[in-house]
Amino acid sequence: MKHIVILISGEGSNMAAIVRAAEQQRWAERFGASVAAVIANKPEAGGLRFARDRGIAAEAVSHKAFATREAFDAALAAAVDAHSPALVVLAGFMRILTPVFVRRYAGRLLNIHPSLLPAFPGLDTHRRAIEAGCRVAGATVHQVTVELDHGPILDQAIVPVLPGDTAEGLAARVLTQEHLLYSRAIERWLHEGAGDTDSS
Ligand SMILES: Nc1nc2c(c(=O)[nH]1)N[C@@H](CN(C=O)c1ccc(C(=O)N[C@@H](CCC(=O)O)C(=O)O)cc1)CN2
Ligand SMILES: NCC(=O)N[C@@H]1O[C@H](COP(=O)([O-])[O-])[C@@H](O)[C@H]1O
Repeated sequence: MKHIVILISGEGSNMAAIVRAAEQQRWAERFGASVAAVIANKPEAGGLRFARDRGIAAEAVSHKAFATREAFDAALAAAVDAHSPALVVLAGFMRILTPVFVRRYAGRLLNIHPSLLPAFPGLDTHRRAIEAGCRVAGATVHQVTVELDHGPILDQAIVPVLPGDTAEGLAARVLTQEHLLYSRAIERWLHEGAGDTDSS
């Protein structure tokens, strides 16, 4: 079975959409893949309860418990590796990862970013897009590289910016599309065989 490990920091709505897609689209039967674990850098992350309620391994590795970013990433990698991942999925994960971590999972580490990269890397993307006068916004699924929000793009979703849009309103509209985009991108990644390293 190809194990998918999902990293979150908060509510994990993208994680939940992926878990539902894996069930509804029969990823286990079609691709030999399943969501093996959900790991959060915040113990209070609401997504942990969602995962536990679905019988998915769920744990927190708090970044605040470590003196350095490198020490946190080493502990995070140990928690991830306990599930022998074929794919590591960042879903609302809000920590910049060190080169050692990124290189460990190179080619099997994905992220969803709430803008149309390369526009607006980093944080606060919707406010920036509105302030820039953008007519469209959206989300990007990309491979994670050492350089932040810069890796090869797998897929994107375009969302109109409406007159009078607030950052919160635009974020909600984009998030709805993220849920469809991420599951579609992961399914294509699995179908194209990039997850062929059997991790059973
Ligand atoms: N090395 C990489 N790490 C991460 C990437 C990446 O492409 N390369 N993607 C991000 C996800 N992300 C945007 O999509 C992102 C997440 C977090 C931050 C950030 O500035 N984090 C701060 C803390 C912010 C907070 O806790 O609220 C930090 O880490 O100091 C920017 C972009 C995931 N990691
Ligand atoms: N830079 C990373 C980033 O901003 N990720 C964003 O966090 C939001 C909450 O996700 P969630 O509901 O899946 O937790 C999502 O919009 C996601 O794109």
